[in-house]
Amino acid sequence: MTSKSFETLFGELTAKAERGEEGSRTVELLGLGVHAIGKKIVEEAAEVWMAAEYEDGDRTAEEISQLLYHVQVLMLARGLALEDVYKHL
Ligand SMILES: N=c1c2ncn([C@@H]3O[C@H](COP(=O)(O)OP(=O)(O)OP(=O)(O)O)[C@@H](O)[C@H]3O)c2ncn1[C@@H]1O[C@H](COP(=O)(O)O)[C@@H](O)[C@H]1O
Repeated sequence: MTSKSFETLFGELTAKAERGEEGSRTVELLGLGVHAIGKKIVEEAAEVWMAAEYEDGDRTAEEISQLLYHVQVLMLARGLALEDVYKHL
């Protein structure tokens, strides 16, 4: 099982976006734009909520990972860096 940190994943997605990697879901989503990515975030957020209420911890963690992924894609779509977010934490 692979294990990536938030920072490692963001670096990976940034590189894929920059080279427009063929077959990349990230590149596909970026092509669809902020509106489509935003809808995925709302969908994934609802799945996190439902998993937390009705499923086990591992399923909840899996849904959270998908939410974090889509948030990172939205950051890329808006040209935001990790520091832009971290400064608000
Ligand atoms: N963590 C993720 C990740 N989480 C979720 N997803 C995508 O989100 C989908 C899950 O959402 P859904 O279950 O809603 O899937 P779906 O219903 O088929 O989605 P729709 O096409 O209908 O919108 C998965 O099928 C993936 O396509 C992810 N895609 C990529 N990553 C990470 O991003 C990296 C780069 O991925 P690529 O850009 O595809 O190379 C990967 O190595 C992973 O580490």
